[in-house]
Amino acid sequence: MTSYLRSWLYSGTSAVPETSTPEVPSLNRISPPPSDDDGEATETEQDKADDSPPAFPSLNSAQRVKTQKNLSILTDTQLMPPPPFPGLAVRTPGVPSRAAPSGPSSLAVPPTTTKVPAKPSKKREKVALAPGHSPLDWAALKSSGQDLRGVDTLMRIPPSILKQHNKRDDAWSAFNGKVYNITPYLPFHPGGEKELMRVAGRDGTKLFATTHSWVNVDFMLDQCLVGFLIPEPS
Ligand code: HEM
Repeated sequence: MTSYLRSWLYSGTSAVPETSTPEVPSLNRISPPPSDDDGEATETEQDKADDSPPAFPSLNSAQRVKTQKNLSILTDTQLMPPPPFPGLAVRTPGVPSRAAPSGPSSLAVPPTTTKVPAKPSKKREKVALAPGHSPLDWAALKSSGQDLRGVDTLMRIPPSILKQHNKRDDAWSAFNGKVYNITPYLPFHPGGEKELMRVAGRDGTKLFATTHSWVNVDFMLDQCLVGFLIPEPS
């Protein structure tokens, strides 16, 4: 078989003597030129074991060689932006910058924005009413017929008497000339007991008006009426 191939390949080539062993082209030679790596077999095995994506650009590409030549690690100084204009860097809030020229073309922050912002105002927490103390529950209690006044008859009440009813379990307050027993309403007040207790034992008309003038106190506390505020007798 080999001799047949030889005679077929070299037939008509008189330069090659019959006796000399002609060079048989190996598979390696007629295959595409091998890569610079060690061997094809090893590379195939590595490919099978390694699931990482192929390198791009390929390892021996001209593009990669070119990039690597120019590649250098940037220092912090190179990475950081240039320092700001000194006039802006040293400025103090509320004080216009002296280094930067003041005028329409200036790069300085306008004085209106250099003011120190005011502290955020304290926001009042929403009061969580205990279960069974909603406005509807209050309406139900009012119409239940239960005694919410704590007195037998309506009275004329001077400020000195009103003053004596300033405890949590005995709190009276005057609104628009009428004196109410606010004790039963305390746990129902949407603004909280603490706020309502501020007017216990005194005339709360002013504070009530500044807080929620839209609330109809006469209707809300009609069942708690104990009397009418009169001037202190001399
Ligand atoms: C006995 C008299 C009072 C009655 C009947 C009453 C009634 C009410 C009612 C119905 C509301 C709800 C208003 C709404 O949602 O629009 C409310 C809210 C409030 N009340 Fe009164 N109030 C009284 C006295 C006072 C007093 C003397 C203060 C003291 C500052 C006060 C402080 C507040 C506050 C801060 C709220 C707002 C609650 C919130 O929105 O979370 N109330 N009150």
